[in-house]
Amino acid sequence: MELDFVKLHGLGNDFVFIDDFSRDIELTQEQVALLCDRHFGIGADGVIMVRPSKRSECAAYMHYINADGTLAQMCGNGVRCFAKYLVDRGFVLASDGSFVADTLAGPKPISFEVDKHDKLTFATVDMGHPVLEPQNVPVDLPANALTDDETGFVKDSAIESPWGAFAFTCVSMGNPHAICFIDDFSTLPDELFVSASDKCLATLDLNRIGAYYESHLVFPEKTNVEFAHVGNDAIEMRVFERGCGETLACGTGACATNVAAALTGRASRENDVILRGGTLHIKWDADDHVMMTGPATEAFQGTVEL
Ligand SMILES: N[C@H](CCC[C@H](N)C(=O)O)C(=O)O
Repeated sequence: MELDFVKLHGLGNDFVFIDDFSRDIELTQEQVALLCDRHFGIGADGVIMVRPSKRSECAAYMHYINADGTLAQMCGNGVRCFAKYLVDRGFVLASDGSFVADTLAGPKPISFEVDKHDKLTFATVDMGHPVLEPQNVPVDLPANALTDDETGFVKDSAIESPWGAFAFTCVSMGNPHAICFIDDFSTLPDELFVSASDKCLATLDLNRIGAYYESHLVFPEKTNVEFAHVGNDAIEMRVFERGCGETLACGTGACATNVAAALTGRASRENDVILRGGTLHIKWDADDHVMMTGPATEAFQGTVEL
């Protein structure tokens, strides 16, 4: 099967886009893994199929598949790239300035800016409400493990690992996220850093600890894992994504981390979130909507034989 594709990224979190408006393509997990393979394929964190939406208010439906072939409910960087894909090709009029994207996590209103050539540069996505009830994240922790008795949310709750217990706050943005804030890096064991003499977020051995918690038994649907540090005027984070491994950025992860920082009293409800690939601006507004603003970039187009 010959497939035309377009490669786009949001702060280096990159995706293979396939126009599936009229072909009803079903890719196998192996085909998705091959497309995402950075040596034998195109190379990406995931595949996004652009399909018609059954909802009249939505311009199109974004079907997001992780690099390992597993389906995910939502993709924040991906939906900004989805907006760019539609606006730059005229499926959505640049003059409209906004539209609604359909996703497995429901409709997501998007407003966007274009350059003088009517190409999308930035988008603001209404990512909807964060979900905090443990059973809906989902995360299975016994009540006595929860540090916040009133709400019963998983807030700075200890989850064991071979390197000690790390305190996680669990938030769903349609997909599960487990966020660990490291307030003092010196308290962590040397073996968790690629350089014990320089213990910081950048030297944390995320591939080891992230993989452990991604598949931890307390997460029945696995989870995206974030490690973050709240500085004077921004939140720094890295992410080990469910079904992908470490990515340079994660939109839903940045939203979940912003919510977790506010929930645990480490930050206000509006922050710049600094990721390895760049910065997203996140606001958890008074109506309990999380608004995410960031860029979307088209890298190249091509044709692939599957
Ligand atoms: N990179 C995506 C998140 C993908 C989440 C996926 N890995 C999952 O299984 O939930 C983002 O920008 O939100």
